[in-house]
Amino acid sequence: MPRNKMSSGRTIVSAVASDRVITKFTQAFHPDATPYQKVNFHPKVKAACAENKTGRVGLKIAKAVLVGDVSVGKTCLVNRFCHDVFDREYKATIGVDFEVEKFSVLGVHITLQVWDTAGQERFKCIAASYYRGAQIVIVVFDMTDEESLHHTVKWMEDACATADEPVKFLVGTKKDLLSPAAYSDIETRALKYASQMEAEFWATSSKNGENVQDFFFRAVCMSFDTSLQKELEAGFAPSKKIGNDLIQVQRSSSDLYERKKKSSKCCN
Ligand SMILES: Nc1nc2c(ncn2[C@@H]2O[C@H](COP(=O)(O)OP(=O)(O)OP(=O)(O)O)[C@@H](O)[C@H]2O)c(=O)[nH]1
Repeated sequence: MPRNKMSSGRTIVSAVASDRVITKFTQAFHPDATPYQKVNFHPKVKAACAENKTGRVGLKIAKAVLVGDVSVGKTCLVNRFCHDVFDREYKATIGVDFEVEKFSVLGVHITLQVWDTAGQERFKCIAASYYRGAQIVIVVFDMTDEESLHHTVKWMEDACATADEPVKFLVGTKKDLLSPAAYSDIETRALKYASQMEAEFWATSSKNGENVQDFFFRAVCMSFDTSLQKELEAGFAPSKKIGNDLIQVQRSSSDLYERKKKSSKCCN
C-alpha cells in the first residue's frame, strides 16, 4: 500500500491519513446524551464493506455544517480537528469557511466537507445558503455562556430546515474553563436542550483537544452508516447532488487553512 509523509507528520495511506482510518464505530459521548441508539455499524453495512459492494458510497461527500452564536468556538473546533491547532485570539468568520477531510471507514473512502459558518447576524443569510443538503448539523454553544445555549434551538431549527435528514449534534465548547461543579450544572441544562431537539450532546475543549476527535469520528460513523444503509435499501440509486458545493471540494484542506490564516478577519 503506498505510504507518504505529509509536512504535518501525518502518514498517508492511499490518500487517507493514518489518523483518519476508522475501523470501529465511535460511541456516543454518553449513552444518556443521545437519541441515536446505534453502537455498531449495521450488519448489512459491515457486510457490504467487507465484500466491497458499497456502490457509489465510496465516492460520496458527507456535508457537515457548524452553526451557533458569535465566538462560541466553531472555528477553533474545526481547526483543532483538521489542523491540531488552537488560536487564543478571536478572529470572526466572514460568511463561511470550509475544510475537507478524507476518511477511510471500514475500508471505504469518503470525504467530509466541514462548513464553518459565521455567528454574526449580518452574515446569517449568506451562511444559511450553505445549510442545504447537510447530512450532519452541528449546533455549537459556549458552556461558559448560558445565553448561547438558549439560542441553540433556533439555530437547529434553521439549519435543519434545508438539511438532508441530518444527524443532529449539540456541542458545548470551552470545557477547559469550567470547574467540575460548573460543568455538571451546564451539562444538566444542555442535556435537556439536546433531548428537546433530538440531538446528541458532546462537551469539548478545542484548547486541550478533549473529545474533539471522538466527536468528529462519531459524526462520520453515524453519517456513513445511515447513508450506506439508505443506499442498500434503495438498491444503490444514483446519489444525490449537494448543490454547487461539489465544485469547491477539489481544493485541499491545507490550502484552505493557509488561505484562512492570511485572510483578514474583522471583529465588528
Ligand atoms: N479556553 C477556550 N477558549 C476557546 C475554546 N474554543 C474557542 N475558544 C476561544 O473563543 C474565541 C472564539 O472562538 P472562535 O472559534 O473564533 O469562535 P466562532 O464561533 O468561530 O466565532 P464566529 O466566527 O464569530 O462565529 C477565541 O478567542 C478562542 O480562542 C476552548 O475550547 N477553550
